[in-house]
Amino acid sequence: MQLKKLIESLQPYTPYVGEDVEIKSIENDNRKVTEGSLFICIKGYTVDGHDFAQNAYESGAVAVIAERKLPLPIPVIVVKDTKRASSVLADVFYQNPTQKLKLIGITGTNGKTTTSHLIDAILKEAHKKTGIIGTMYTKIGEEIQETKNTTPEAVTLQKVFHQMVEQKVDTAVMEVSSHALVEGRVFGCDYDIAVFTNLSQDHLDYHGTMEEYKKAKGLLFTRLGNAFQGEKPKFAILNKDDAAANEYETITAAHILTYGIDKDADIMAKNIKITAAGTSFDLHTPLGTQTVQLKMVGKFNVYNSLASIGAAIASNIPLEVTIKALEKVEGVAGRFETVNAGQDFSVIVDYSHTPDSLQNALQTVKEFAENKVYVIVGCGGDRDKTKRPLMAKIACQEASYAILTSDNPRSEDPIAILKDMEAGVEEEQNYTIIPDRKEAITLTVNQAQHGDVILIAGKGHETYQIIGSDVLDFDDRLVAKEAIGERKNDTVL
Ligand SMILES: CC(=O)N[C@H]1[C@@H](OP(=O)(O)OP(=O)(O)OC[C@H]2O[C@@H](n3ccc(=O)[nH]c3=O)[C@H](O)[C@@H]2O)O[C@H](CO)[C@@H](O)[C@@H]1O[C@H](C)C(=O)N[C@@H](C)C(=O)N[C@H](CCC(=O)O)C(=O)O
Ligand SMILES: Nc1ncnc2c1ncn2[C@@H]1O[C@H](COP(=O)(O)OP(=O)(O)OP(=O)(O)O)[C@@H](O)[C@H]1O
Repeated sequence: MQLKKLIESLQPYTPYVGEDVEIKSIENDNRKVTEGSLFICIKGYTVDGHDFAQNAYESGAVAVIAERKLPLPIPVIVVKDTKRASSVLADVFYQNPTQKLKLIGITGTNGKTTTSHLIDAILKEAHKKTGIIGTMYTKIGEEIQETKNTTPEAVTLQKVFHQMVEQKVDTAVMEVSSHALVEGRVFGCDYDIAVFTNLSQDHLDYHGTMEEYKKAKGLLFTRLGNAFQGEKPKFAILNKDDAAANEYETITAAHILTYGIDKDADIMAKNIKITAAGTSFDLHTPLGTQTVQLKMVGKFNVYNSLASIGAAIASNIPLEVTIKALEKVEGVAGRFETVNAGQDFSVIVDYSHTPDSLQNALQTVKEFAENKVYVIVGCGGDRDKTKRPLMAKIACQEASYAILTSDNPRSEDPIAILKDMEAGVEEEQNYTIIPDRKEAITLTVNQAQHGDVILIAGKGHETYQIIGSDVLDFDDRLVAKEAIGERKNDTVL
């Protein structure tokens, strides 16, 4: 594609009078630049991409997009915000891939990964080729690519959509983080369906206040545009039981489908029954009423199922196909995943790392625990500090015994993080601090008795622990299995 054509896509457009060159690729990382690349300089949190422009030129870049003039012998186009410009440029460079497939975006504090996998399962049951972009990975058909972010930055994102179009993906399902919405990573995306799961405290280190966090998530619904755009109807699927949905209802011009358990909604679950083996409920939808028997456990998974049913209805998928798919889903890795090594107590690994999700997970466990409930929980370093005391408070209030431990301390001192957590605990409560996560899991497993449940919260599917700048192998599920295998049941916590 020619540079001039690309630049014309930027608004407000200042006529480009420089040399026109052919752009063969578009990159924001100089290490990926090859002959004919357009290099976009992005000011990051750790380094400034402008510092790599000279190297990008030496590696073959034929033009640069920057926020200031740079002394290079190739065209340097100066824009106000290179991050936003990169979204538009990448969308245009890859020939608007999201207009060529159906795109479902899911936002909310909890449930994005689970809901996206449920929607994916439904679409597959309806014989559609799908793509997924989210916290666990990017998946095109059955091919997996690793990801660093829940929502990748724009250049990677549009490249992935382009690959999906080339591989004839019918529908892409993606998690849309509030960070991505604020930073404009998804500026070039044409959504057909936007799903809202819920809003509770998280990421205040980034957004500052809950009001700003709520506004950030709302951007997905304003991005939906009008109810009809060309041939495509646009839908917003909103959780009516969450107050934020009322605001999103007023800012979107799309068709609205609501779901819920408590408040009246288009799609509702009633008569919910939860056991250790699954969850059943009566489903009421505009397409009919039916009993659903999930293998997944917990009221929160009823919400995730309702959200996915909303997306399926908006995608014109017959209800029986949707229910058949949902009833088959065993679960999503690291989300309420059971570790079974023949023991007579339960061990559940769950990705609950927000106060709300921890509370939900513990309340679910309590529905079927026959004896004590232990929770092993920590809080990440270099992330929202305000949730630390809350996490410990909920752990101690809801569980019979809480073990506070490390969870990706990153650059922070694990003991300091645990002290922040401990501030939320009342003195007489039942808890102990074991900074080493492996030791915390092993000692709790040794302590457990028949009918107890151990909830290992926070890391879910993750297979690492970030300590300082080291990324060390660590998988709660494997550590728990090993501990069960070598169990000495004489420990007193
Ligand atoms: C705070 C934040 O959002 N950071 C993101 C950001 O990193 P950064 O600002 O540190 O980038 P940087 O390393 O300074 O680099 C700046 C620029 O220089 C370029 N560069 C850099 C080095 C080099 O040698 N050459 C070079 O060209 C980089 O490609 C980049 O364009 O850009 C990186 C590349 O896109 C992201 O991976 C990184 O996300 C980090 C991992 C992160 O933790 N982000 C969190 C806050 C986040 O976005 N989370 C949300 C939600 C998660 C949830 O829901 O729980 C998400 O969507 O993931
Ligand atoms: N609808 C829900 N409401 C509240 N809690 C939920 C819901 N769905 C899942 N959870 C809890 O949140 C945890 C994370 O779930 P999931 O990975 O689906 O959410 P997410 O929004 O993708 O999280 P993240 O943004 O951190 O990747 C689960 O392990 C479970 O404890």
